[in-house]
Amino acid sequence: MSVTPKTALTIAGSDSGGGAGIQADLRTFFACGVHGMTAITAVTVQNSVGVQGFTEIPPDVVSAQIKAVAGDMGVDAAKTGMLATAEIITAVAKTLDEVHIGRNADVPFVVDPVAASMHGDALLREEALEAIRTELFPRATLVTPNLDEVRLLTGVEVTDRASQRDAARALLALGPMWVLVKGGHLYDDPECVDLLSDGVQFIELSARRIDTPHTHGGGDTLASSITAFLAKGLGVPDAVDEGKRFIERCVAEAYPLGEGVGPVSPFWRLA
Ligand SMILES: Nc1ncnc2c1ncn2[C@@H]1O[C@H](COP(=O)(O)OP(=O)(O)OP(=O)(O)O)[C@@H](O)[C@H]1O
Ligand SMILES: Cc1ncc(CO)c(N)n1
Repeated sequence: MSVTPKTALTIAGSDSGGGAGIQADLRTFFACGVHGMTAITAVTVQNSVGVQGFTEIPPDVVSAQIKAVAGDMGVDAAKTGMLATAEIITAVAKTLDEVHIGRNADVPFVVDPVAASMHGDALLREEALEAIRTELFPRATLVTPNLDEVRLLTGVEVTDRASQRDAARALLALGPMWVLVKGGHLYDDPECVDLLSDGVQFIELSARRIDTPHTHGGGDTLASSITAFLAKGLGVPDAVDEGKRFIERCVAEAYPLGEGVGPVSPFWRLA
């Protein structure tokens, strides 16, 4: 007899190059064995070299996508990626309350506060940072900023493990239940250490730093794998631990594609 898998919803932008955004989330959900659903917020024109531009989807269309799947199919866990504008963030926050997704509704909600592509191209309008802080963070089960996003959101400059802790505390003050301060950008560290905290526990998740330039979609793949493991019923520390082991293999198997930065790969999980 067929078995219906758990479901995960990503609210994010499309990457025409297939390495990040919605495309990375869907293939990660598939590789992790959950049924993926999408609310598309923006369509980027993007390849391995950079983001050439993007068009936002009207906020009411973003909301309608969330309501359509939540009302009919049910959502076991959700995540956000690129949200582009403050108007979209406000619409997402309001709609998640209506469909009972988020920390107060027992449906885990992961916020990956995407501000720019790894090439440094903006994916979020500057004025939208405040909406991420005030409207999304208080609803989040877990937030997963990289070090640039930590600086933009809190002003904390992370240079080592001690300042990673300061950043975790500053992010927790904005209201999420858990924070994962990703250490992928501490390039001098031979280990990639991500710090997970709920303010009581401080858990360092460590992996060897793989020598590769091809890490496109790494942040999205980590956050969507954690979302998939949450959808399957794991608690936050276990889901993040599984996600960290998942992304380490995906970076190890990343492949060159195009002239620039190639994508991380979840194909190993399907072999
Ligand atoms: N070279 C590497 N080897 C192993 N793990 C890595 C490497 N680079 C990044 N990671 C891990 O990949 C995950 C994504 O981290 P990172 O800090 O690069 O996020 P990001 O900047 O949001 O990603 P993106 O590249 O998608 O913008 C983290 O778990 C990080 O530790
Ligand atoms: C659409 C999209 N979302 C997220 C990222 C960040 O990796 C990206 N480059 N593109």
